[in-house]
Amino acid sequence: MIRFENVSKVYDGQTRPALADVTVDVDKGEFVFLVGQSGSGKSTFLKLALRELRPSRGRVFVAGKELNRLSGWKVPRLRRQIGTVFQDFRLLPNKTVHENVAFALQVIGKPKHHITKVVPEVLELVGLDGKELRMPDELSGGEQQRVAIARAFVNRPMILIADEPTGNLDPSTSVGIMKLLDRINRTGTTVMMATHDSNIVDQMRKRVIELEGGKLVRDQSRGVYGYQT
Ligand SMILES: Nc1ncnc2c1ncn2[C@@H]1O[C@H](COP(=O)(O)OP(=O)(O)OP(=O)(O)O)[C@@H](O)[C@H]1O
Repeated sequence: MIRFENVSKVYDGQTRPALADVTVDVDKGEFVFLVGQSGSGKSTFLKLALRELRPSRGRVFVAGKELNRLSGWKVPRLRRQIGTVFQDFRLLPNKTVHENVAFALQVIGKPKHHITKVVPEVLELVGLDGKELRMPDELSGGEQQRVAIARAFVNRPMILIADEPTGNLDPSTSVGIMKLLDRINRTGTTVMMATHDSNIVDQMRKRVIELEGGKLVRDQSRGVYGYQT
């Protein structure tokens, strides 16, 4: 589903690569944690998978397509297959919960009757039924992240990319968010999540890929956050 072949990324004006000769293969339906210290290359990795960046060397494949050879007009179609969730939620502050999720479908031209049907379904899935008409600032951080997850998932993407989704949440709220991501993963969606949250990684026992200075230094199934001695 996501395949990196000897991928390196050197940002303009830099000499040290942010990602150095990374090869990794993530299958459909996997749940993968991407760990590593700040600056190790996690966000660079995720941006390459979204084709927000191009590799300096190597090839990136997502859903069978080599991203460097994908024509520009096909990029929106690719991104529709990938839901994204971030640490800072990124909700539209002047829209209600329902409108935030509905908007994701409006911009890709889904008909109104479809939107009216699926938005309540996904809000129920994430545990927000009854809060459809709230504004984002009337929600807790955990609830705002649930809206962001609903918005990312409403189009049933093949892949969900989450960059530090629990970074702004307290531990018990984070557990709820992880249960939700696990549930989404069990519908067949491939989940790739960058995180610094060692408790969560240790509890979930999923595949762990670790980066250090841009290099892939560990790829462990049912792994933990740090090296086991
Ligand atoms: N636009 C950019 N221009 C130049 N260098 C960059 C740019 N973005 C990131 N870098 C550098 O690339 C390296 C990897 O950064 P990246 O953001 O991928 O790390 P990260 O693991 O996601 O860090 P964090 O956990 O803090 O989010 C760092 O050395 C960073 O300074």
